[in-house]
Amino acid sequence: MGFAEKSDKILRHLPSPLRQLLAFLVTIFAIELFLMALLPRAAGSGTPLAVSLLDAFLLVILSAPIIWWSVVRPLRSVALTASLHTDLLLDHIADGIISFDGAGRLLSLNPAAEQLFGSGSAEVAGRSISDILAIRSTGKDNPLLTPLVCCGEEHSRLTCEAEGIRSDGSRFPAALALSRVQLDGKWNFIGIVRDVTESREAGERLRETNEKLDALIQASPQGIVAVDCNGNVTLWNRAAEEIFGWSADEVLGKPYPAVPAEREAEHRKLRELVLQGKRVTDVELRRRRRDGVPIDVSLSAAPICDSLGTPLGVITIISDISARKRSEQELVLLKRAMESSINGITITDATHPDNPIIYVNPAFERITGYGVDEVIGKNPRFLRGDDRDQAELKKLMHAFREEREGCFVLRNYRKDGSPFWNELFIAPVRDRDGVVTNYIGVMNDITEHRRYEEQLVYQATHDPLTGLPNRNLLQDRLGQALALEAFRRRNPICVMFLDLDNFKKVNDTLGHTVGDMLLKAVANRLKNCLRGGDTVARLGGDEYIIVLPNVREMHDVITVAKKMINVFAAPLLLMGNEIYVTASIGIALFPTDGETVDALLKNADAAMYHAKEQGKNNYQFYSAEMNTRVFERLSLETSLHRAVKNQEFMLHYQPRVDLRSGQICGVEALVRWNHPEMGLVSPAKFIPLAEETGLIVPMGEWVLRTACAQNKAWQDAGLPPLRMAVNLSARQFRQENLIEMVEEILMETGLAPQWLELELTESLVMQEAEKSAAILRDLTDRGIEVAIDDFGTGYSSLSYLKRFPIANLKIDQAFIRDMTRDPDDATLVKTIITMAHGLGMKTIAEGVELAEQIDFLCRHQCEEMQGYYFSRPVTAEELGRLLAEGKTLDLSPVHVDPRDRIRAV
Ligand SMILES: Nc1nc2c(ncn2[C@@H]2O[C@@H]3COP(=O)(O)O[C@H]4[C@@H](O)[C@H](n5cnc6c(=O)[nH]c(N)nc65)O[C@@H]4COP(=O)(O)O[C@H]3[C@H]2O)c(=O)[nH]1
Repeated sequence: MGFAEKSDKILRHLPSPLRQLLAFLVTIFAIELFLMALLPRAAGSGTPLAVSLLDAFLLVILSAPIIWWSVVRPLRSVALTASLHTDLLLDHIADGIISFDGAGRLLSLNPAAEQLFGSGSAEVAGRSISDILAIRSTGKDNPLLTPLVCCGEEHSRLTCEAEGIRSDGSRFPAALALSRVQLDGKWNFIGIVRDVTESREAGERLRETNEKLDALIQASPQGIVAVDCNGNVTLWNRAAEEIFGWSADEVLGKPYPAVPAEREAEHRKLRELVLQGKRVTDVELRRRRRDGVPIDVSLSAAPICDSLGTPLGVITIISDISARKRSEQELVLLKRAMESSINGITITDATHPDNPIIYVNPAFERITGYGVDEVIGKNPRFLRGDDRDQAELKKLMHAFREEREGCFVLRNYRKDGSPFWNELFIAPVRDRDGVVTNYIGVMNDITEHRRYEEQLVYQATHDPLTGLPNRNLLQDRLGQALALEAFRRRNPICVMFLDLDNFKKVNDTLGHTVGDMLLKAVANRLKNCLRGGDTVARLGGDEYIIVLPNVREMHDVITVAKKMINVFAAPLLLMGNEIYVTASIGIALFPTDGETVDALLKNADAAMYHAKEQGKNNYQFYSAEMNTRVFERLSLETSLHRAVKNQEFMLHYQPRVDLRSGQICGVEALVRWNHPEMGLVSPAKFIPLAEETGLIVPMGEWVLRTACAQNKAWQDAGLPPLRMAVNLSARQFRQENLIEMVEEILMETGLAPQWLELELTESLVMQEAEKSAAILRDLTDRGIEVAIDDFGTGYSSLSYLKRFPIANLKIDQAFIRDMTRDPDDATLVKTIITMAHGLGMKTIAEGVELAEQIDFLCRHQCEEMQGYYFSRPVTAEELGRLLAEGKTLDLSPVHVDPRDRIRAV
């Protein structure tokens, strides 16, 4: 045991207070000795130096254990404890710790290092550091190891990347921290080695993640911008470059450039809010581009914080919504436009089968009277009510079917039921695929417009004074009449030019007011005497034009002209004045007097002047021939009136012969007019005039009475009884009291009804067929026979013919005349005979003049004939003679097949 250990042992057993007292005393003693040894020499005292040295020696001997115990030992204890702790630490530390000397020889490895390298500390002690570590240079001349190994002063601590080499030769990436320490005057090295395989992989993953993130950020269609707490840009992706126009290089590290000056404060405030943790989502802000153009952006922002939550900056995602904003603004504008439009607008949903309304504007409500709520969901067809029969509706439907736009004028109805004219424009709206999704309808209430238009048209086409059509409308109507009637059917059209004879005098003497009143009164009178299709127009002044389209007979024209003249017969009472006016009328007829509007007006005007020349107050035709005819007709009419009064008529009788026996079986009464100057006038000339004037009624009654009386007279004279055929004209047939009149005459004359036959033309009975059938039934019910005259010239409905109680068909002489030459006529006659027989009727051939005609008729079993071949119409006396003589038709030359003759008999 050394001195130190022994001293330690002794002192360890002393009580602690004593040890402390002893240490105190030794210390005091040492101080004293020191002072004694040094002070005398310094002060020059007499204490010998030897004594002092002895004292000092004793002191050292005595104080040594004390100093050991109280100073060195505690210090040594601290060092040992530290060493112990270091060992423990090294044993348990997770990092590998290696030590090697200045020559690179390994000294020790802690357990973690042993595990890392797969070698025990003892195994590797003394081996080269390079056996377990390949240190990568961090500089150009391996600046790591060289200075450390050479113990230079440049580096005392270094960190570097290294590669660990395990005992099995495998390697792992390592991080190495080297420290240089001096032990026992020698430089040693302590290295902390960490296997960085995991952290390196984590780093790699992090790097990959960062790369992806960066790619994502750059590829984002939205601008991604980050700023630090001071507002300097730290991230600026490509979309941000496109949105704002600045490149990343221009803005990184600089303040965010896109904030307009007037919005800086707002921007700062927003950034602060975000830094305080507030999240900002889809805030719409105004920013500016690099070229100064303002843009609208939608922005979402969030703070960027470190792991401790300390804010480092703000990241924002930015979308350029300028286009959307513009669209929104456009939509607002469009909506505003639709709402302020004076036209009603509807939008319907074409994807729905019923195409219901999804929008109407206020104008729609105003025009129709329906509120939005009443129409949404309904198809707009409710506006047309039950009024479906509109040509434009069909066109609208067509447009819908073809999915195209179109404009239509429809009759629609408001909520209160009042109609309005709707000028409707529809347009389909298509989606990207071209499918119609909606229809837009723009309605325009053109009721007023139409009224105004009509008013305008009326004013442009009518005489403001009289309200009659003016020259424009006249020309239009006459032009239409010419085009439609004249060129299509070639029916005559009459144009009358009427001029007042004494209007100027009235105007000059009674003034313009009375003159105007006169013109109006004349207009009214003229209108009242015309039919619906006729036109009366005023050309100006006292000139009026009358147009009669579709004139059937000349008599109509004369009737109207006469009516016009008569219109002025009664005086006009105007402002207390009784005014007499007369008119002169000129008449032009299409096509004889002209084929154009101008020609007809011009010629009617000329005719009117002619009427003036003829002494006014009369009418004149443009053509001289027409005037002559009219004159003749007029005089004939006058004579006819007189003839009826003076009994100037007489009857001739034409016998009818039975073709089977050749005997006279009947007669037809044919009227003759024995005119005092003209002699015998043909019925073909005066019957139509008598019909037009109505004189046919008294004349026809005379004929019937005379014929019946004559027949009865023959019978009474003992002549063989005959059937008397009497012609009935249309007017007679339609006369109300026809049946009574016939009955009365039969009674009066005493003739049995079966000896009377009434002849009616085919066209006459076919008009108003039902009524005709009833009259015919009334007649036949009374035993009177009915024959159809001139059969084949008119249009017969066979079904009616079958139902009419007709006894005889008289085949028109036009067919008889040509039947032996014209095969068509022959066929017709044969057919008529066959048909009549089929219907249970007899046939009578009219106008038979030739033996061969008799031959033909007999061969085809026609029952009776009438014609010059046997006898012309003759007087009553002559016919009486024929009957008395028993004149018969010689049928001997007739070449009838004996079989037919047998059949006929
Ligand atoms: N060429 C030719 N003609 C022949 C022949 N046989 C007879 N006629 C004529 O043919 C006409 C036959 O009379 P209608 O068809 O009834 O046609 C009659 C009839 O429609 C009408 N008519 C005659 N008398 C009267 C009457 O008293 N009352 C009415 N309402 N009409 C009458 O006047 C028409 C003409 O009478 P009419 O001049 O007497 O002419 C008669 C007669 O003279 C012939 O072989 N050859």
